[in-house]
Amino acid sequence: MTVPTIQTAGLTKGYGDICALKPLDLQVAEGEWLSVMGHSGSGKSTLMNLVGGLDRPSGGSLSVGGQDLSALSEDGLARFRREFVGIIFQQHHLVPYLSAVENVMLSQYFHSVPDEAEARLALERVGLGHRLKNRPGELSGGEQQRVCIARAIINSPKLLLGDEPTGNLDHKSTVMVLELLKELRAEDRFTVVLVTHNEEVAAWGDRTIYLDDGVLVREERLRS
Ligand SMILES: Nc1ncnc2c1ncn2[C@@H]1O[C@H](COP(=O)(O)OP(=O)(O)OP(=O)(O)O)[C@@H](O)[C@H]1O
Repeated sequence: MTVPTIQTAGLTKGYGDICALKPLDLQVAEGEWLSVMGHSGSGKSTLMNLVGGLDRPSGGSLSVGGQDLSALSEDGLARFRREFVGIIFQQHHLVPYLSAVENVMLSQYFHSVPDEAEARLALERVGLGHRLKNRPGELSGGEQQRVCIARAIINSPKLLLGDEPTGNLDHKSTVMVLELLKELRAEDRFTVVLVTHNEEVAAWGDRTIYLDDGVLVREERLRS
């Protein structure tokens, strides 16, 4: 049996009086695609932020890629995010006055050294080789999200996180983005954790977990 990429035991997160995540035991296998569903405020983003090293647990244990995240210093956590994690959000957060290739190079700057050839290659992989010099405002919503995917995979992450990555897209662009993620995962073998409100989007995963008021209340395996 392979070692799980994500392993939590009694993981909790509180914000003041609010208990956003109640003791959670979860294992996500290497290369698995986990969908996370639940009502607004159920703790989905909280869980994603914890496994991505964007926030720290209040209690319990959390190991990602064999690293105990609660034991890492701020620098260690920043390194973990840089080297291990790629993130795609609902809002694309692209810099409006930079071209697609410059936006990807900007993210390279934050984790290593900008390399235009590498940035071009990442954009070619997401089918945007012909839109390298266009600015976000000149791209469709689906194309902007593909730039974000190029940006997220540029450091060859082992874990790809998506917080409603298709939330702003129409059905056709949603399918294109999910198809692309599926292809990239088949090639690069990263683990996916994708937060969504949409059952159809969740169904692209291997397993769905349902959160309710910070508690994992149900889980459904769709494929092994
Ligand atoms: N930084 C924060 N400070 C205080 N409370 C927070 C913070 N982040 C989240 N919460 C609270 O924690 C709970 C869980 O929030 P979370 O964002 O994880 O829910 P969610 O399931 O992702 O919701 P949505 O689908 O609306 O994005 C909510 O009650 C929220 O108000």
